[in-house]
Amino acid sequence: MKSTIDQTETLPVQTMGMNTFVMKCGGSTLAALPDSFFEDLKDLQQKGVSPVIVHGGGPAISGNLEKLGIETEFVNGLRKTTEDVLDVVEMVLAGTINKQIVRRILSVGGAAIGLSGSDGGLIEAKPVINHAEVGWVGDVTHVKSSILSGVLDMGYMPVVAPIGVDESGQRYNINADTAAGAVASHMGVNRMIVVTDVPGILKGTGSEKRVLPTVTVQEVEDMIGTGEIYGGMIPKVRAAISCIHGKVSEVVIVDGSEPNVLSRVLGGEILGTRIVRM
Ligand SMILES: Nc1ncnc2c1ncn2[C@@H]1O[C@H](COP(=O)(O)OP(=O)(O)O)[C@@H](O)[C@H]1O
Ligand SMILES: CC(=O)N[C@@H](CCC(=O)OP(=O)(O)O)C(=O)O
Repeated sequence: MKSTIDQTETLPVQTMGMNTFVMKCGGSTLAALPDSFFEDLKDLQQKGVSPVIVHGGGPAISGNLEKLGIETEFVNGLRKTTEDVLDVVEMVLAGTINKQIVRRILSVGGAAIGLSGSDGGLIEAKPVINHAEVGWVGDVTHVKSSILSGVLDMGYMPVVAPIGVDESGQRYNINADTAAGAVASHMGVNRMIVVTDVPGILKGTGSEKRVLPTVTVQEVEDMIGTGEIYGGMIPKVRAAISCIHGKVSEVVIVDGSEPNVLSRVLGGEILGTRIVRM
């Protein structure tokens, strides 16, 4: 039987204008983002730049699970997701956090529409290979980028919660970095900006610690191998690596508390870490 999910999507990958970029915003930094961050987004929108936002919310999910007495555990950076956990993940990501971001954009005069990745079958997913171990965690198989370009055409920035769905209607918990990388690849944007709680990829120890301004895919792989990149940075760089093999030419990892960080990166300032092909 033909999938109902891909009936409306004929183009596998779109190529967006240079003015469209994907921004992934991590749960590590969301609560601390100042109004000026959202004003920067609004200013970009009013200048004709089109941000597509994909957000996380890991700490808020963990906090809610704890309140409910549901145990949570991560396997290689992915949350073990039972049906009970999935209920909380969807409620927090597609409900609380998604709507908070939309309201913060609206409150500074921007225009945003919140979407769960399951709305309209936007993010199509399948179980990850170690499904037996981690439960309902998804890998992205397709993104209906026409939904996102439709929202942009209406003059709104899409704000996407990383929930996936398959043709049977099963929901999936998708790591937000993975979801953002897949959105960037399928939309064919030039650039993805990953906003987090560190100033970029750090190398060295103690007072020798410094931000790497540019790293190649090979250098990132080496740093994972040596353990210099670990924990929550691993899905970020893995998502970066997989999307810069397509149309995306660079992924920039920056600190959300840096003033006007988005417009400065888009303006060409050397800020954070740029992951480039070679
Ligand atoms: N080489 C590295 N440079 C910077 N941060 C790193 C590095 N390796 C691991 N990290 C960790 O990655 C974290 C960011 O990932 P995470 O906490 O998942 O953020 P987010 O919620 O924004 O996705 C940092 O706070 C830091 O602890
Ligand atoms: C499968 C998986 O681990 N999903 C993540 C989704 C949220 C996320 O990725 O949020 P951050 O960007 O804040 O880390 C989770 O359940 O925490």
